[in-house]
Amino acid sequence: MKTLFTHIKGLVQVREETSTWLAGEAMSQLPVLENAWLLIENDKILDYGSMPNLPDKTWDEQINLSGQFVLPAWVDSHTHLVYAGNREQEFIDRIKGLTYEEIAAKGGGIVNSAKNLQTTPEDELYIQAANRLEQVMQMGTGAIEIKSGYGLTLEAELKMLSVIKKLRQQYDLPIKATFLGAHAVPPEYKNNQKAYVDHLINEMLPAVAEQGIADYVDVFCEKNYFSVAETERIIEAAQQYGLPAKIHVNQFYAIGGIAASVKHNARSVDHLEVLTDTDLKALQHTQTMPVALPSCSFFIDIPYTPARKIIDAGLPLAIATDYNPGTTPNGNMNFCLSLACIKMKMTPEEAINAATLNAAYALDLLDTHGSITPGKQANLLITEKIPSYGFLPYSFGQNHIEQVYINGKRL
Ligand SMILES: N=CN[C@@H](CCC(=O)O)C(=O)O
Ligand SMILES: [Zn+2]
Repeated sequence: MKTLFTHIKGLVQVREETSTWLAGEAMSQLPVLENAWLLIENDKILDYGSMPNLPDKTWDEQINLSGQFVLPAWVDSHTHLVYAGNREQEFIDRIKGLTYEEIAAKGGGIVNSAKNLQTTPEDELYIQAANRLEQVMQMGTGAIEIKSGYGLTLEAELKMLSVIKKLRQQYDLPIKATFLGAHAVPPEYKNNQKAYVDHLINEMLPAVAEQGIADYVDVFCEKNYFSVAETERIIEAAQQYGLPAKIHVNQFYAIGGIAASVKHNARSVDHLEVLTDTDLKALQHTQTMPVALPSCSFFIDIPYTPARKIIDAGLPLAIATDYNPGTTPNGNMNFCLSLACIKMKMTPEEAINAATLNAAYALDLLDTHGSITPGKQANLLITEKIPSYGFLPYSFGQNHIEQVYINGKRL
C-alpha cells in the first residue's frame, strides 16, 4: 500500500542521514522542504521531494495537504504514564503553599501513588494507562518511554512493567520500558534504606531482567531519595543485565548525580532544573543526552532547565513531558514545545529538534524515528492549515494537530 501526500506546505525535519544527535549550534538548523510531496509504503517512509518534481505515477491513495505541515511524530522520552488514580489533593496543598518536598515529607508524593497502585488490579491499571496513551498519541506522540516506580515492591513493580508490556503488544508505536524501583524508599524500609537498595539489586533487578520486560534502569538521584553512591551501585548492577541507565538528576539539588551517570555512560540524564558549571562540564564529550522536562517546572513551579546554558555550551538537549500524577499530570508534547520556547528561550527550530531527533537518540530510536528520512517508520503528525511550523509553539495550549500516522496507519 503506497500513500502519497501532496502539496505539503512544509515537510519539516527532512534529513537523508541521522547518525547522531544535534548539539549546540546544529540544534538551530531545522531542514524544511516547502511545497513538498511525501510517499510512504506500508509502515515506512519511501521518498519525498518538491511538487515540481512529483513523479508522474498513480498511487493507492493520494492525499492533498495544501496549507498543512508534516513533521515526524513527537518522541516522548520520559514518562510515568502507568499510574493509579491521581494526586489532586497535593495540587490543592501546593496552592496553599506547601512545596513538593514538604508534601513528600508528610507522606504524600511517590509513596502515596505507590500505596494506591499496589491495591489497583492490573486490568484496571491497564485501562487507565491505555486511555492516557491514546490521548497523547492523538496529540502527536509517536514513540514513548514509560517508567515503573510506583510499585516499590517486587510484585507491584512487575505489575507495572507487565502493563507496559501489554501496551506495547496492543499499540503500534515504540514503547520503551524503564525499571525505576529506586523512585522512593518505601515506608517499610524508612529506617533501613540500604536494605531496600540491597533488595532492589539482589531480588528486583534479577526478576525484571529474567522476564526481559525493561529496556533501561532509572534512579531518582536526589537529596532525601537516593544518594550518588546508591545510584552508582544500581547503575552498575543493571549493567550486568545489559540495561543502560536513564537517570532522574538535579531536580532540586545538584549532588553530583550527573558526573556519576555520565561516568557509567547513561543514555540520558533527565530534569537538570538545577545545573552547576561542574555539571555542565561533566556533560561535555559524553554520549549522554540531557533531557529537560518543562511541564514539570510549570506545574510544581520550580526553575526551568537552563536550556540556553546547555545549548550555548555546545551540548545537545531533548525535551519530554514527564507525564505523572505528582509533578506533571499532562502528556502533551505540544505544550512542552511552547514552554521550551517561552520559558527556556529555545527557538522553535531548537524545540522541534529537541522533541524529535534528540528525543529519538535518548530512546535509542535514531535509526527508525525522529526525522523524515527514507527507510524510517512512517510515524508522522500532520497539522491543520497553519501559517508556519513556529505557530505550533507560539499558539500555546491549542491543538493544531489534525492527523497522526503510526507505522503508516492513520489513527
Ligand atoms: N522526581 C521524580 N519523579 C517524578 C515525580 C514523581 C511523583 O511525584 O509522583 C518526576 O520526574 O517529576
Ligand atoms: Zn520523571
